[in-house]
Amino acid sequence: MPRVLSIAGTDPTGGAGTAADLKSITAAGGYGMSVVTGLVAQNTHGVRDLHVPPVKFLAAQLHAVSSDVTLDAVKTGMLGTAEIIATVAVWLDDVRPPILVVDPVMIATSGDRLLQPEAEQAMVTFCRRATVVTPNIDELAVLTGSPRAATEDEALDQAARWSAEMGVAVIVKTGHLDTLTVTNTWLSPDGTRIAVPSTRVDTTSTHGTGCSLSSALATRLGCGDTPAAALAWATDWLHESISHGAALRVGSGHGPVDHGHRARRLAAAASSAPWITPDAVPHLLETPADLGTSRAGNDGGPAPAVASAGPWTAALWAAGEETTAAIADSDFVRALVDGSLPKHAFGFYLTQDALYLNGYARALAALAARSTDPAAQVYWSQAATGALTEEAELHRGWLGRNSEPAPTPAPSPVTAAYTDFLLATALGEDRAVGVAAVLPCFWLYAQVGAALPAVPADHPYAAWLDTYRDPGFVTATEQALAQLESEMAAASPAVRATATRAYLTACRHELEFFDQALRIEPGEASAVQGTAIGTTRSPGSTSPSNTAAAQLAGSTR
Ligand SMILES: Nc1ncnc2c1ncn2[C@@H]1O[C@H](COP(=O)(O)OP(=O)(O)O)[C@@H](O)[C@H]1O
Ligand SMILES: Cc1ncc(COP(=O)(O)O)c(N)n1
Repeated sequence: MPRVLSIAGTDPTGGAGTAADLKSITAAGGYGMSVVTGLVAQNTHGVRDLHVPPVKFLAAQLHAVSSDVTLDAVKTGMLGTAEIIATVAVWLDDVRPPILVVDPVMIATSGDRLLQPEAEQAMVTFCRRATVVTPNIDELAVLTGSPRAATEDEALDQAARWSAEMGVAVIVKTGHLDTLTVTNTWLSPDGTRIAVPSTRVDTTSTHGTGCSLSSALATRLGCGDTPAAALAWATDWLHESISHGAALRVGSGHGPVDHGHRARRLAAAASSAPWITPDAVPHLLETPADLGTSRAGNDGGPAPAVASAGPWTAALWAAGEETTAAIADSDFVRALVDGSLPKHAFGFYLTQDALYLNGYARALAALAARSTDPAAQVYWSQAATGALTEEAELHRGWLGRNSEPAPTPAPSPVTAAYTDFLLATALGEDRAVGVAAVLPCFWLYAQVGAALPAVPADHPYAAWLDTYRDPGFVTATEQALAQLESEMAAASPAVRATATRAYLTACRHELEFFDQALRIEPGEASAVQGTAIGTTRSPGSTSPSNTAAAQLAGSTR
């Protein structure tokens, strides 16, 4: 765990400065420490007063830390005066931490000065010590002695010249430009560039974003991440933090970001609480009404996009509607739709989808083997074939864009749990239970597809979103629903109860399957898939759909 020191000013509302730094270092996986340069009476509206203790006291703080603690990374924020800059510089030249991220804080979001104008030149010289400098667009202009860049290209030109001249890496951040995409580009003095784009969040909760980015970056670099991995991690985490900042309801000006959102999301995902409580489904189901869901899905919850096939499937929909709503509302679906889903997460999702389809095909084939009704035999066999065709299509069209032979990808715990559950249920339980288990993949997927808005052609996932819109998939889902309706009607009350549990369990597996892509780190994702993933299909691939049943449509209509 890297030991990371922030040298910065304070913000009593906790959004910027030392408070933001410590929260960010913790979030990024480091042990955070804090040396205070100045006390700032500020809130989400702006700075009211500033108190700078004598630099002798600053030096005392710095030495108290470095005489006791080995530092793996240091980040500097508000330095305020030329005297402070000189004091920190002397200390740095003595201690020489392996990583130094300099956020050359000059003017707050509110427009208040946090660096005396006469200290600007001292800040420029100070930057020579940095591993990387993280100016915003206005600070870049001051550092490089140029007019404020109006475009990303202008900012990149300014930074490239400055980086080569100074011999330090610099990150160009386009947060302050009027662009739809906010890109963080790491420029090295040798001219190499690493660009990490993210979608712009429409929010006023951007207080302390610069502090947070630089602290997270210092921490990830201190962990040993490459610049590319560290920047990807920090940008991605900050995007989530900014997206959920407004919900904190802190202050009425430029509010802070939610530094802890990712950690809370991951902690919730790691809960081992059972998905289905013992009293959720009665042991015997004589009638659909015994499920206690007589409202049949039209009582506030989302109505099914593909209508239920009768009273049993209507009652099941109502029983599972909380999970169905959670999928529609999931961060994964939202990020896929607004285009902010990181590429590594999308690639991971596709790889797992291909693995899933293979397991799903085997479960469908098991249902075919266990069916005696000729129409059901044909239906499940074709569904199995459809899933295998889709798996092949994923490999050929989406996953096969790299000419390097890819190592066999490994199923994630979530994918393995889902496919193992489907196979065990389809093979080992009554047939009705197996049919109930495979239904959510049809029904909930169709539900997501029906709710998708139209996206512009230049949307990063436009081609993939199109795969959800296949009308044939609706037909296949209707047939799966008809199968389950008749299986439930014919089953015993005890088997119906087991089938209901299987349906609810599979609904929950669907939610986990979608959400798992947001639980993978960029480095972990590439280790799993070992191949470059396209966001568009390769030429030569024709099928527009990704799921088992979509292929089925053509053959069953
Ligand atoms: N509206 C936004 N949407 C998405 N990301 C943002 C937004 N505003 C800031 N960021 C992220 O925060 C980082 C720092 O923001 P920026 O405004 O450039 O810095 P500063 O706080 O130093 O002025 C950006 O590089 C970007 O990653
Ligand atoms: C102590 C301190 N350091 C840095 C900032 C800049 O943060 P922002 O530009 O997001 O207001 C700030 N407001 N206060």
